[in-house]
Amino acid sequence: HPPGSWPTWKSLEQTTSRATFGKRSPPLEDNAAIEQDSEPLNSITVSPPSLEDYENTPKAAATKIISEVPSFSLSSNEATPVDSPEPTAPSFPAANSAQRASSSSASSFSMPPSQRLAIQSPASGLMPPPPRPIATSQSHVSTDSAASLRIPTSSGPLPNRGPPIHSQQRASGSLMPTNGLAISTPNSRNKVLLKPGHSPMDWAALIRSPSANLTGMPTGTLLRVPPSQLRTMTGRKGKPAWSSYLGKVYNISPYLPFHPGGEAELMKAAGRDGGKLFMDVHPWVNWENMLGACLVGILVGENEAHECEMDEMD
Ligand code: HEM
Repeated sequence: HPPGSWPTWKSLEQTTSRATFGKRSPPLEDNAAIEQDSEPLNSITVSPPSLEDYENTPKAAATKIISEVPSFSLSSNEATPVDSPEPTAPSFPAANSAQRASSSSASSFSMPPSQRLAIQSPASGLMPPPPRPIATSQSHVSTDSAASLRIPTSSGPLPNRGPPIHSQQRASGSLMPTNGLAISTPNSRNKVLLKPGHSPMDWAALIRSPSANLTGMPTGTLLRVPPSQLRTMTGRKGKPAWSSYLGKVYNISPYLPFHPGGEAELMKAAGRDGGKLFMDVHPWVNWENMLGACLVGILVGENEAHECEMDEMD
């Protein structure tokens, strides 16, 4: 084609044919190169390679056998490559650490060639990620940092988790698992099942009620109670049950069906001083708060026994 003119369709077709048969074709702009090709473009014949061609094709052959892959012996104590001249003593950084991989002296010390290649790849320029921790049953609690976050479950109850260890609530079963063990285990503190409407909450509501008369006496009346009188208030033979505590006398009759330890236990304190029994069982219980509304008087000597108005003593 003359310079500056478009190639004809036929020349383009020929050029494409030449490219199809494996020879690099000159760029289309290089029209001179195409025209200077002495071989007639239309006469190219292509025949499939014969068997002889295949046999004459030179075969690739290994010219050098690389035998640098380290070998290990499981039967001996040697953990280093057999042909490694380096000593086996441990060194820092560790053989598979990222520090060693990033250093130029990583060379060949006890690291398999495949691993060496992967770590030293210059493509990323990044350090390889640290090895994943091996998940074992104890690995999550074996480190000091993990131990600082661990919930102490073996050395006692958790703080602020429910009532005290000896509390009636803890022994009531409502917070205990309802498995056979919890049910069959006897309550070591002899807690009883209270009747409906006689829970501690019901008692708390009752003592706050202004209309409730829990002393069994006219409102505002306090008595001087001699020991002889206290002894007669046993809760039997139509008499109320009184008990003294720290010099004060209480009518414990209304509390009997509310007592978590049962009426029988509470009745042991009837007609006498209940301080020692009380403190032996549950010193954490606040008697005065719970039975304040049941106060009937003060315990006095036998010679001082007479009924009087006690308003001025409050
Ligand atoms: C008269 C005043 C008393 C009051 C206000 C009182 C109050 C209580 C309270 C609130 C509980 C539940 C304790 C808890 O949940 O931790 C309880 C339980 C109990 N009480 Fe009393 N009590 C009194 C006297 C007595 C006496 C004199 C005895 C024994 C002779 C006794 C024996 C028990 C027993 C065995 C339990 C069950 C175990 C327990 O839950 O701690 N109580 N009492």
